[in-house]
Amino acid sequence: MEGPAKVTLVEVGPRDGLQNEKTPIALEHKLALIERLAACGLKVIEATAFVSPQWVPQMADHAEVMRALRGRRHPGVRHPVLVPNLKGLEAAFAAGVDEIAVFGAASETFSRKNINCGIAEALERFRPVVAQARAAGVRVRGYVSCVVGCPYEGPVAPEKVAEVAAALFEMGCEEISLGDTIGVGTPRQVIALLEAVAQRVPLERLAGHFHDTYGMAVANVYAAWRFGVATFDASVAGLGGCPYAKGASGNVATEELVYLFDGLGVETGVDLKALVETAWWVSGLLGREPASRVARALGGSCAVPQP
Ligand SMILES: CC(C)(COP(=O)([O-])OP(=O)([O-])OC[C@H]1O[C@@H](n2cnc3c(N)ncnc32)[C@H](O)[C@@H]1OP(=O)([O-])[O-])[C@@H](O)C(=O)NCCC(=O)NCCSC(=O)C[C@@](C)(O)CC(=O)[O-]
Repeated sequence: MEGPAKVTLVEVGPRDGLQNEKTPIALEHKLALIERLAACGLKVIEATAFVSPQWVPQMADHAEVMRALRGRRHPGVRHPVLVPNLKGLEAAFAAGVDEIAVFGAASETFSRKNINCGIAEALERFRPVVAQARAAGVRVRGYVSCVVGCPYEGPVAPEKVAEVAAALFEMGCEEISLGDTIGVGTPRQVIALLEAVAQRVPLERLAGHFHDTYGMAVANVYAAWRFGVATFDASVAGLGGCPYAKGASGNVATEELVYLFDGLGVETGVDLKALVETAWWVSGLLGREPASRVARALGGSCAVPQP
């Protein structure tokens, strides 16, 4: 086999997917989505973000989401949540989270637009967050955004990404997710990126997080998988986008990755049919068809409501 025989899919739909939606999603629907995703076989489902409700109102119910999930956890399923600072960590602890993710960027301007501070200051903010989480036995993931390009600064050098990824890894993040936030990357750039980052962070600790703005996300996942990456973030129905990255489209759809890996004979543990049903179900809630071609090709029994 050209790449790892088994991959982990990190479902980010309930967070990355819903954070940018104009229609507010009811708490019960968020919980139903998470339950459905767990029933599909996904073992890591990012649930929400402990960020400021002034900045991202769609995640304002973070504590309610986590409290409700505590009572109905699927065995073996982890629910990371985004945490930008100590205030967020305190709230996340109070809600009983089992995993957090800090989120930095390789672009100075994007960092300021997204979390209101530059890269160096962000890393200093994350340091006590990571230390306190680890001391409490909470696993920490680290994101690096804009790993290929930035909506404000243009191309981003792989070495800059490697520097930020290494800083997060050295402070205690167990996994580093490399985010092509605006989906501009192509396989050649992804390989150059991985070559640079893998010199500073072990390959088995890296994850790929690709948005599909230019339709390159599946190709980028395939390239990264062949390079040896075994963890990929994805969003059911291709939901998603960062509110602070104008023009960026959704994440690569989880069902597209399951279709890809099923075809390659690579184990994901995810039931494609159930996932496609979920893609149609959540898209129905949002009043549209799934963005993913796999979901549209396979169809779903949950019809999109007519206007
Ligand atoms: C980081 C801050 C909070 C700084 O925002 P700030 O305004 O600089 O914060 P501050 O410390 O000056 O505090 C201002 C107010 O916010 C409150 N506050 C402060 N912290 C929190 C908190 N944690 N939770 C709730 N409230 C908070 C704080 O209490 C205060 O409230 P006030 O006294 O005015 O009433 C803000 O910029 C923020 O919340 N940003 C989040 C932006 C975001 O969530 N972006 C999307 C996620 S990143 C992404 O999507 C990319 C990714 C990960 O998917 C990968 C990829 O694709 O690249």
